[in-house]
Amino acid sequence: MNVAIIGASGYTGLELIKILINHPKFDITYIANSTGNENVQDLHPCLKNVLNVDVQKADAKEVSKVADLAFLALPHKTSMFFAKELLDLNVKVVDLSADYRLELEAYEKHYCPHEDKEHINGAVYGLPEYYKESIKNTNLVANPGCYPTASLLALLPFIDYIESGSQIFIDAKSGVSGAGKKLSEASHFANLNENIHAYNPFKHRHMPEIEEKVKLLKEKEFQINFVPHLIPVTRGMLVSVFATLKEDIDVQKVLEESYKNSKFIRIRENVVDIKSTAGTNFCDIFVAKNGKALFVNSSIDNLLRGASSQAVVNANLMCGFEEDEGIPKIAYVP
Ligand SMILES: NC(=O)C1=CN([C@@H]2O[C@H](COP(=O)(O)OP(=O)(O)OC[C@H]3O[C@@H](n4cnc5c(N)ncnc54)[C@H](OP(=O)(O)O)[C@@H]3O)[C@@H](O)[C@H]2O)C=CC1
Ligand SMILES: CC(=O)N[C@@H](CCC(=O)OP(=O)(O)O)C(=O)O
Repeated sequence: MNVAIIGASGYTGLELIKILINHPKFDITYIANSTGNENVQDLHPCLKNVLNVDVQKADAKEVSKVADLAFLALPHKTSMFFAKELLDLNVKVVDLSADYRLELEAYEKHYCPHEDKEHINGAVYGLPEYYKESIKNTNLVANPGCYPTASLLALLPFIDYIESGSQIFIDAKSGVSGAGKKLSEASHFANLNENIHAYNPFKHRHMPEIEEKVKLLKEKEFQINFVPHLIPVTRGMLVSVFATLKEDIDVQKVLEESYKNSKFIRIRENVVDIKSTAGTNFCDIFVAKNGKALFVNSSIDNLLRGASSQAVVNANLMCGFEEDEGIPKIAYVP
């Protein structure tokens, strides 16, 4: 199956290249950014003696000549312009941006006017543990954000057991690669090193994404109180969910039952950490309770489970392959 990577010069674009170079069923036939006219080794020197291909200036018609599926590792708002063209040219799309994740009204409230209203209703949310059959039967997957991935995988098994109308709190911590390759005050070493801080408390655009998926999947509405933090590491994401149970239940059994067939969920006996998932598509989850107080702890690699490896799992399913074909499983430990 021939695939294209548009946005190859970014962090998730490089992660896609690393996975797809070794994938048994996918061949990279097109790599692009916004300018082209250079070799991929100029964009990513780590690929010298590994991959020697020219980077194109992204063009949907050219993609349709050489690829069956395209990964869009582009900023929001940019993605939907390419997705619209590619879908009309019968190219399957896995979009890593937020452009197709939300229902139209929510998207336009939190982002901008949508430029591809024709396709947004046909998009499938790319969280395989909950949408696997729909992913297999669509041409457009909206890959979840990293925070929503780690938060929803921790929270969803317990939604039916949480007190109606009670508050749910999510404390999330992300490495700085979550912000992408662009330089910013927040990602400046002197500000980031030996430091940690919250940002956009109760205002982050991932809060509606988490709330919407809880409502769509569980037909229940909860106010999600989401507070992200930036931590002084390159990659990694740790999420802590706090909620109130209706009654004292066997939380370990609920978690094990929810994910008994999930290849990329590891239920841990102790609290989770970010090094054990870095470099892999795994989501590690730990749960504890104190009477009716619930604590669920999850860890992912924001660039992999939070983006690129989850995107390739979705592409595997869209193309009829085993979900774990060519997917990284060995952590960068120590
Ligand atoms: N970083 C993370 O942990 C996660 C990121 N995401 C999402 O994935 C997407 C990519 O993220 P990330 O890799 O971090 O972002 P980066 O900012 O690192 O990379 C974005 C890429 O998009 C390319 N690009 C921008 N505009 C165009 C254009 N018009 N035509 C072609 N290429 C273009 C840029 O290439 P150039 O400038 O060279 O032209 C750059 O390579 C974003 O939507 C992000 O929100 C989702 C989950 C996790
Ligand atoms: C550390 C950091 O800045 N993280 C990004 C999340 C990036 C991401 O995964 O979300 P999208 O795909 O929705 O952009 C942020 O908080 O906006």
